[in-house]
Order: sequence, then C-alpha cells, then structure tokens
Amino acid sequence: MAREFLESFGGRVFALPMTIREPDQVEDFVAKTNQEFGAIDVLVNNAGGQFPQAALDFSPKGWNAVIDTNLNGTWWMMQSAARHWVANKQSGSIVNIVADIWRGMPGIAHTCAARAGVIYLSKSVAVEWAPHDIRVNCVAPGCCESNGFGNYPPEGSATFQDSNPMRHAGDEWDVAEGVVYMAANSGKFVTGEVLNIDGGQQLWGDPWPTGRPDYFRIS
Ligand SMILES: CCCCCCCCC/C=C/C(=O)SCCNC(=O)CCNC(=O)[C@H](O)C(C)(C)COP(=O)(O)OP(=O)(O)OC[C@H]1O[C@@H](n2cnc3c(N)ncnc32)[C@H](O)[C@@H]1OP(=O)(O)O
Ligand SMILES: NC(=O)C1=CN([C@@H]2O[C@H](COP(=O)(O)OP(=O)(O)OC[C@H]3O[C@@H](n4cnc5c(N)ncnc54)[C@H](OP(=O)(O)O)[C@@H]3O)[C@@H](O)[C@H]2O)C=CC1
Repeated sequence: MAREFLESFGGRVFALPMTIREPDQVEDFVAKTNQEFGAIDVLVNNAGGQFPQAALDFSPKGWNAVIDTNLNGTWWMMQSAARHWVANKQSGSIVNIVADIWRGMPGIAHTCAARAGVIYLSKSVAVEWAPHDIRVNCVAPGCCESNGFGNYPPEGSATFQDSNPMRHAGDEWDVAEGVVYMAANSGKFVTGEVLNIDGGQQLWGDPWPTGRPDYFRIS
C-alpha cells in the first residue's frame, strides 16, 4: 500500500519486507537498496513503536521488544548505511524519528529510554562521522495524529489533545516537512541536532498514553 502510494508520485520505489531488529536483514536491505539506486542519499529511521503500560508492570520480553525495535533497530540501520557511505566514499544524511522525551514519558517509559538513547547516539556519531561528510539529526514529534493512535486506549489518546499549549495534535505532514528540512540541502550546516515538532509540548502539556492516573488530576 505504501509502495503504491509513493509510486503514484512518479518515483521509483524499492520495497522489501524486513525487520530492523535483525542486523542481517538490515544489511541485506541496505545492500540491495544500494545496488538498486547506486547510492542512498538519505536514511530516515521512522520505524518504531511501543505499547502503553505502567513501568512497574513491564515484563523482560516487553521491555526487550521495545528497546530492540526503537534503539537497536535504529542503530543497525544507521551503522549499515554509514558503512556503505564510507566504503563507497559517498556523503550521506540520517534523520532519526524519536519523540518528545524532555519531561519524561510516563506510561511509555521504555520507549522514552530507547529514544533518549537514539538522541545521544546520534549526537556522538554526528561528530565521529563528520569527516566522512555524513550528517546525523533527529526529529522529535509530539502527539501527531497517525494510524499509531489506534494503539492507545481511548482514555489515553483523549489526553493527546491536551499534550501541548496549542491544545491539538499535529499531523504526519508536520513531521514530514521537518524531516525534509533536516535531510535536504536546507540542513547542510545542521548535524547532531534535534528538531522538536510538538506544538510546544516540551514546555507545557500533559499526555498520558495509559490514561491519566487519579493522582495527577487537577480539579
Ligand atoms: C510526557 C508523556 C508523553 C506521552 C506522549 C505520548 C505520545 C504518544 C503518541 C504516539 C506515539 C507513537 O509512537 S504512535 C506509533 C504507534 N505504533 C506502535 O506503537 C506500534 C506498536 N507495536 C509495536 O511496535 C510492536 O508490537 C512492539 C511494541 C515493539 C512489540 O513488538 P513484538 O512484535 O516483538 O512484540 P509482541 O509479540 O507484540 O509483544 C512482545 C511483548 O511485549 C509486551 N506487550 C506487547 N504489547 C503489549 C500491550 N499492549 N500491553 C502490554 N504488554 C504488551 C508483552 O510482554 C509481549 O509478550 P507476550 O505477552 O508474550 O505477548
Ligand atoms: N504519532 C505520534 O504521535 C508519534 C510517533 N512517533 C514515532 O514516529 C514513528 C512513526 O509513527 P506513526 O506513523 O505514528 O506510527 P505507525 O505505527 O503507523 O508506524 C510505525 C511504522 O514502523 C514500522 N515498524 C515497526 N516495527 C518495525 C520493525 N521491527 N521493522 C521494520 N518496521 C517496523 C511499522 O511497520 P508495519 O506497519 O509493517 O508493522 C510502521 O510502518 C514511530 O517511530 C513512532 O514511534 C514519535 C512520537 C509521536
């Protein structure tokens, strides 16, 4: 479906079912994409997700699933793309989709830990890989209306509208335009940065993916 949508704009699309959690599948995907197009200009790590749960209830399997997808998977993609760029003496640009982690993420603490990891991983390799002309940035969405909202109980998603001083959710286009700014020539002097696209959520707002516990209600 995504493939047909993208092809409707007239571009050439290469798609392969895979999971970013398996380094071998990642390497295969990146190598085949390189073969197909001759080079990768931009890597956008958008794949990710989590489930809402009180941290006290996290099981080892649930914790590992979220860390493996959001931190490890993102890393395998970054490393594989960068190795190809360096080996082929090509420049590159990475944009990692993270989240608005700045005041913590009660109700999804596992993903908060993973995204914080990605942000500081990105800052570290932005420096290490600058000599190879590889830029590494992040985009941190606040609550943006997407299919993903369906993964939250109604009492959780109802709080997303209160998640920022604008008192409404963003949309996918808000995020997409930020990604293009970071990835394209417009961002040529930007690396190691995080662009928050959150309606001001890092300053004010009260989203609770599990639903807001009574303790935190202000009458
Ligand atoms: C300030 C505040 C700001 C708050 C700001 C709020 C912002 C929210 C806005 C939205 C942000 C988004 O990211 S929107 C994008 C939303 N999309 C998603 O979240 C996609 C959701 N799903 C996934 O990505 C994946 O399923 C993922 C969670 C990583 C798990 O991958 P797997 O396939 O390996 O896992 P599963 O087999 O499904 O489950 C593995 C284990 O995980 C646990 N598990 C899985 N789902 C579970 C569930 N619903 N409830 C409990 N536990 C669960 C169980 O232990 C499972 O084991 P068993 O018990 O043995 O089965
Ligand atoms: N919407 C929001 O408010 C926010 C979203 N984000 C993040 O933005 C990104 C996009 O989310 P959004 O569009 O809302 O949600 P979606 O759930 O619609 O999109 C998540 C995408 O990630 C893919 N994916 C998940 N796990 C893997 C994996 N192991 N390997 C390969 N692909 C995988 C899914 O593929 P498939 O469908 O095939 O499973 C799906 O296409 C995610 O990282 C999300 O956490 C961050 C903050 C807020």
